[in-house]
Amino acid sequence: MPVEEFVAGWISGALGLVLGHPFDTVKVRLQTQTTYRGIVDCMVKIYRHESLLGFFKGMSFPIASIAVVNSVLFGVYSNTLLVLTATAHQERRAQPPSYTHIFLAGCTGGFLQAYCLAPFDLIKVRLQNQTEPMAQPGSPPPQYRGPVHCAASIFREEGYRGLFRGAWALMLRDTPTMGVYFLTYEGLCRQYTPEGQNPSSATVLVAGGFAGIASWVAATPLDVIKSRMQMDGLRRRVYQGVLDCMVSSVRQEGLGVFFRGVTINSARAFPVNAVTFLSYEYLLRLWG
Ligand SMILES: CN(C)C(=N)NCCC[C@H](N)C(=O)O
Repeated sequence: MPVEEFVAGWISGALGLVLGHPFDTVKVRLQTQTTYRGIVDCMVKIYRHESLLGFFKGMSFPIASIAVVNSVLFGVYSNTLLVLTATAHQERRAQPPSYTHIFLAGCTGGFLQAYCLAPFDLIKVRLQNQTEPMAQPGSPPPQYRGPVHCAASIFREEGYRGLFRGAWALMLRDTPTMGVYFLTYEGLCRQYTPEGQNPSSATVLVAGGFAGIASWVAATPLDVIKSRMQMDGLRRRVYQGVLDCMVSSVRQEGLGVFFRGVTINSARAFPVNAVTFLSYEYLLRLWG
């Protein structure tokens, strides 16, 4: 099994993650708390109460976990294509796989990465939702002192299954939308690249950016539900399951609830995924 795709996926994911984390914190707050009037209000409040560091809450764990998560996504995607089409990464420009195969490989990568991502994403969301300023002498400590403390507390209070809270919604979010992700990327690259050649850096940046936006627009409704399920159970359980969370969210906040955070998600998605795909392609060509 070729391993370069796993390593390239890890490095490119880490670069994208650092760039996108501040946007991600604003998105999670907007989706799960009702105290903010919009993106700007949320940013100003985070900056005032928690300083610049507030935007980077919960980032250390995803950085560590991206090694697993992104390498699984890109590695499984590429190796599924290898199984489906019998072509390795280097041969795919000359013998392009069909869009159906690309979509199926993307869905497979998304499904498996969701399983690895679930506990890490839960911890990230719980930490991002702590609004206390970081480590101020004399002020009461936040509920979770850091990622390890957060994981240990969830495990102690909610058991092993507690670490997978929201995992169903995450899988439903990621399986089809990762298909959309790779489909958009490949489609745009082919559109703007002469047959048989490698796409230029500009094409990769634009195709990667739009792949990120397309997949996140499609993913936002289930992203909202996923974040709510992950925050559920902190004090008492509110939702019976994914469907119940959807129904009660719509009842209380209308259909617009499914698009909470879509603007910030898209603004984050473009640079993050442009950089992710550019570094991924670059590394594979370097090693190829
Ligand atoms: C849930 N969806 C739609 C996605 N994860 N889409 C792919 C983007 C992956 C990238 N690491 C990012 O965080 O934007």
